[in-house]
Amino acid sequence: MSAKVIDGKAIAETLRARIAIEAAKLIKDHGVTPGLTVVIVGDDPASQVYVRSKVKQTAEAGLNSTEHKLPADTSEADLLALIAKLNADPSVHGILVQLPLPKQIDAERVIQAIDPAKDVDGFHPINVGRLNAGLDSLVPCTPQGCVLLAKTIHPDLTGMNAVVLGRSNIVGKPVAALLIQESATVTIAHSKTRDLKQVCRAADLLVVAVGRPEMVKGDWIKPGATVIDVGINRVPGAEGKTRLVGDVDYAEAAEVAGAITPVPGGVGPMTIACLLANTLKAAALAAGHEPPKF
Ligand SMILES: NC(=O)C1=CN([C@@H]2O[C@H](COP(=O)(O)OP(=O)(O)OC[C@H]3O[C@@H](n4cnc5c(N)ncnc54)[C@H](OP(=O)(O)O)[C@@H]3O)[C@@H](O)[C@H]2O)C=CC1
Ligand SMILES: Nc1nc(=O)c2c([nH]1)NC[C@@H]1CN(c3ccc(C(=O)N[C@@H](CCC(=O)O)C(=O)O)cc3)C=[N+]21
Repeated sequence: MSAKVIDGKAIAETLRARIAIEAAKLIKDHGVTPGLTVVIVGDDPASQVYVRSKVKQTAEAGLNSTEHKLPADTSEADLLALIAKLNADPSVHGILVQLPLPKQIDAERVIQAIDPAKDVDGFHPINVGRLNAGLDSLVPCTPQGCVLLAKTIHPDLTGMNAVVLGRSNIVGKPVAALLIQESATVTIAHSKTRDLKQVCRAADLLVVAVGRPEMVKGDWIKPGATVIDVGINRVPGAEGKTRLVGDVDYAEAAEVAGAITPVPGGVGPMTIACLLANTLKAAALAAGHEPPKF
């Protein structure tokens, strides 16, 4: 069997086009242009590439975007001062501080300093709590993208056996929270899980976010299952170049799964599209308007 490829790149493009329409409405009807600010500390080349594509896609959707590049040795106090300034700036509706941060900065303290209404990453404890309580919130982008992709195959996830491999605060846990919200039956697996392969094999929907290149093999997957691969791993490729692979062994998995997301071109592009959606939502709410639903 050969799995259906879930084209995250195309699905994200469609989503961005809808966001552009809604952003134009907000600008025309209410005079509000959604504004996203990305803060990046240090000069990690991978982060730079990623931030550049975020800034480009933000502009293409008609949103304002600004970027703050701070040196790698920036103090926590200086970063907190910048965040206080952005919190107070009415033209800034979304603030994203690129992670990971250099060692001298406590990421948790930085996340907690962001106004929850501008926390387009959905990492602030207020938004985490609201998501888990089933209240409206700004939802983390990558998990939102995972669920949107799963729903292109299964519009109704009710009662499905979903397994989330990984329990990080930025991916695994919020994916699980969203899937519970969708009435799936959710198992969260991690590095201490026993019989990991058997746990994964029970999944009708398998979401993998472990950060281990190609860890999930073909025989970990139930035939016909839907596989969402969140992993973004740069590994050595041909001729001294690097290539991007997921946390799932794609060649093997595609033989067994019913549907699968590729890397690149799967969850990654959806993350950025959902970031734009969150910025639009934050801007609409700040202006006292009903945010569009995507
Ligand atoms: N596409 C996108 O937009 C994004 C992609 N990513 C990618 O997703 C992946 C995961 O990211 P993130 O959640 O931040 O990673 P973390 O390293 O924070 O979390 C990894 C999780 O996987 C679990 N894990 C690690 N090794 C194993 C193992 N051998 N067996 C079982 N479980 C294991 C860990 O378990 P334990 O808790 O027990 O240690 C942990 O819960 C990475 O490849 C990252 O690059 C991340 C963010 C966005
Ligand atoms: N505060 C914060 N929020 C984040 O959401 C966040 C972060 N920090 N730090 C880093 C991770 C990683 N991440 C990605 C998003 C998109 C792609 C993406 O678009 N990837 C393309 C390929 C890109 C390439 O070729 O390198 C794809 O998968 O097709 C990748 C990775 C968001 N993250």
